[in-house]
Amino acid sequence: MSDISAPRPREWILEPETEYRFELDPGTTFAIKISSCSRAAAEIFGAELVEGKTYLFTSECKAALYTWQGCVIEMSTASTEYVSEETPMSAYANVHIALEQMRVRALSKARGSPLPEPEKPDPKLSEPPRVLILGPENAGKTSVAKILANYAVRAGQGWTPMLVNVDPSEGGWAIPGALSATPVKGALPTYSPASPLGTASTTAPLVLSAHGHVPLVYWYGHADTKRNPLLMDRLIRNLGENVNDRFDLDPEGKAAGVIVDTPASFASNSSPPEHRQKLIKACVDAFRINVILVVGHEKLNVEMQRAYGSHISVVKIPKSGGVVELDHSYRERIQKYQLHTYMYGCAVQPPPGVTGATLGGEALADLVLSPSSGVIGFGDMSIYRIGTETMAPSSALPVGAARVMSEMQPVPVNPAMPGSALLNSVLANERYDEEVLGSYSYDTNINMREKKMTIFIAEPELLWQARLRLQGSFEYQDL
Ligand SMILES: Nc1ncnc2c1ncn2[C@@H]1O[C@H](COP(=O)(O)OP(=O)(O)OP(=O)(O)O)[C@@H](O)[C@H]1O
Repeated sequence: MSDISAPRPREWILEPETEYRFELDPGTTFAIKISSCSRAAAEIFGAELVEGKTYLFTSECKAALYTWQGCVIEMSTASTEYVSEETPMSAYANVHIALEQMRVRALSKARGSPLPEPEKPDPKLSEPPRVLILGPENAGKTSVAKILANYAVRAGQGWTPMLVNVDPSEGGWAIPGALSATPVKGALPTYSPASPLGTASTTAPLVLSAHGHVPLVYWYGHADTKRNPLLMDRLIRNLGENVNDRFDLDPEGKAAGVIVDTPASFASNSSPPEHRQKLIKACVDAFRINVILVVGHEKLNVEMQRAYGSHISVVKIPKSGGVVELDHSYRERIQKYQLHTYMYGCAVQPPPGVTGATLGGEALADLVLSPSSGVIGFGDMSIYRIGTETMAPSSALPVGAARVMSEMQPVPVNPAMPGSALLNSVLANERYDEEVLGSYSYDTNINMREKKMTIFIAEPELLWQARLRLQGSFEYQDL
């Protein structure tokens, strides 16, 4: 922040153990620089900020900069901002320390080294931490997941905890509708809700991106877990199998453990109890969960204690007063930003006078992408939907009635039929031999006369190569 013709940045002094919370309006960009700090730098959801570097935030980002030791920050103008002295960071740090002890013991055990013996040895304590984070809407679950993953990475032990996102409304490293997992090797930055877990190979080209993750992604296709709980269940279990297979080959990664971020519907009374209990059970089984963290919800904590307390540590942790209540229209805008970012990357104009700033640690020019497009004949690909559009869940059928079509059945979608709802539809593309993993496109034009449609896709090689495409319920039109 050094241009003399630009407005002077403001400077605030943050006392130790306080946090500066900020929210951005649509279309605004915000910059922060740590101008001086004591021993430990400031952090955003556990990711350290380096003194003297300028960080940008965009796309209606809402976040908090926390400091353990105190610091001075320079910043441009945010739409909403305040400093809070009341934060749950000490409680979160204590959780991190307990998980760290489990990691150290698990690694010693895997290497056959002697374990540091506690007074009462508990075999559960030498298991790697496999953590499920549950809580209602706007509890701060994703922020807690990021803090715990970032603290593990920062511990200096070379941990690469597996972070799993089974919240299909959020998008993780891909787009909304996806479930994903990746070993976290570097800090997960917060700069835009369009990339809530930082950059991935899909949001920036790996050759350019310094911190890109390479996630494993499955396509569920809807924002709401109630839409097809059976498919959710299957995908969670598939993701778990893949994670466990990887752990079999990587004992050090296994010792670092798993952190699973879940959607609010797992905790919400608006979901039928049997659905959410089944999906929680799917996570517990798939990721062999041994710690459940319940963020600020007494009733859910008691429910989890009763269901799992005998063999899993269930811990209630406080909700941060800084978590912002995100309404439906904000969530819809974020889903649009995510789809746009997936296709076009993130083009950001820094505030006046701000130079040399980075977005989540990446140079601004490296984050701009350009999708390919092509016209494809209806006969050159097959499009499916899983289950039907209007299907009630099996539990809602009359007693004794059997469903004619399974919620898991692929239903062919004929682009030539009116009502296929393919125009502007987001499609997942086959990647490896009928496996649909983390590649997405959308169609912008359907020519019924010539039986062709125009598809925009991030990975050009899959434009014609992918013979199979899956439709969900997301639509996208250029912003
Ligand atoms: N301490 C804080 N100060 C300011 N903003 C925060 C703080 N903690 C979280 N937020 C913001 O509040 C919003 C909601 O937080 P988060 O996504 O972690 O909650 P969640 O429980 O995962 O949400 P969901 O309802 O989607 O499951 C996010 O924009 C996040 O960046």
